[in-house]
Amino acid sequence: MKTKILLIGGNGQVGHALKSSLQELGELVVCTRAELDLGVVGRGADHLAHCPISALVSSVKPNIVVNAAAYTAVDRAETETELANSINVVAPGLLARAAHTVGACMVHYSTDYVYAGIKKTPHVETDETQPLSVYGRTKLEGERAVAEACPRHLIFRTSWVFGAHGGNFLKTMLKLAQERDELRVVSDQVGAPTTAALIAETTTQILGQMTGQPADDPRWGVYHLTAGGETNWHAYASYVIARARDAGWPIKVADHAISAIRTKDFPVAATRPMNSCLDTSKIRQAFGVSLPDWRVGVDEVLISLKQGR
Ligand SMILES: NC(=O)C1=CN([C@@H]2O[C@H](COP(=O)(O)OP(=O)(O)OC[C@H]3O[C@@H](n4cnc5c(N)ncnc54)[C@H](OP(=O)(O)O)[C@@H]3O)[C@@H](O)[C@H]2O)C=CC1
Ligand SMILES: Cc1cn([C@H]2C[C@H](O)[C@@H](COP(=O)(O)OP(=O)(O)O[C@H]3O[C@@H](C)C(=O)[C@@H](O)[C@H]3O)O2)c(=O)[nH]c1=O
Ligand SMILES: [Mg+2]
Repeated sequence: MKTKILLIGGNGQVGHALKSSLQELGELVVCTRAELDLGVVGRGADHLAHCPISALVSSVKPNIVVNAAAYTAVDRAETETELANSINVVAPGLLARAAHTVGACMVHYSTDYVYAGIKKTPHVETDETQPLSVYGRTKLEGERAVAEACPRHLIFRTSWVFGAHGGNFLKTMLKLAQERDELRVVSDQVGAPTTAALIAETTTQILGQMTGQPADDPRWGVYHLTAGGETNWHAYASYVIARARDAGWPIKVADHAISAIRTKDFPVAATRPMNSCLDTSKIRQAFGVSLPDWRVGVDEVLISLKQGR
């Protein structure tokens, strides 16, 4: 039987990358916000008989459901709590239930923001979770909803996602570096910037190993999936800007004018973890995937951005 994959959230950073990589597994059906608004279905969740999510999944009858949709506006989530909850908790739970009903496995993504980030070393999957923000809390509750409804699940906690497609910190820094003489960037939050392409390719590689596996395969579960190495937002921005300047971008800001500041000097609505580093031993050992250094991803994305101009 041919593998059929239903991808939800096909226009996001990770969703866009998945559209190319998931093709190699079989027939791909892509769903975007235009076909299914997860903010709306989330609110009407108790009328399961008329649930558009279960209607979609039972008509497509996929072997794999991949959910790349999410509410990712971290600061706005502090006030748009209900919408974040619909998209990040209720909708993934309904999708997982529908996936399980048709016998599909489910892939879902989560975040470093499920941790408080007070630990001094990289987090492992079994560490205590303690989200500091509404976004982080909804992502953690979404993980639980998926795991409960669909035993054959893979939940990938990733961090600091970027790519040529969509909005992200790298693109914000590139824009500001061309417009301003000075930048101020926090240097006391550490983590690993991870490309959407690495997430999509690793997901595809792992699905190749897991799609037909029964529910009692111990490899279903939660994994950290980030690029190798670690940095902080200031060092990351500085690397991006230096590489872009070398590649001929019209950078205005001088290196010495990119100031390292402390979190408390950059006031925002949502609290971020100080330590966002995720240990990736579990995923590398279980599936033999390799996760190159984050700088490799920056170099690749700068090249594709330059080509696209
Ligand atoms: N971005 C990051 O830095 C990180 C992301 N993650 C997680 O990775 C996953 C992918 O994130 P990423 O690709 O960066 O996210 P994006 O914000 O780039 O994309 C999210 C997608 O969700 C869709 N979406 C949002 N609201 C709705 C809605 N009401 N109905 C239907 N679709 C909706 C968006 O649609 P539209 O295109 O129409 O807006 C968009 O395509 C998410 O689970 C996220 O939590 C984890 C760690 C870091
Ligand atoms: C724009 C800007 C941000 N910052 C800081 C704010 C913040 O601490 C840090 C990153 O800012 P952002 O708002 O881009 O990052 P943020 O939206 O918090 O990114 C997060 O998104 C969600 C979806 C995730 O799951 C996380 O893994 C993470 O990638 O940089 C500066 O210091 N200077 C600046 O000029
Ligand atoms: Mg953001």
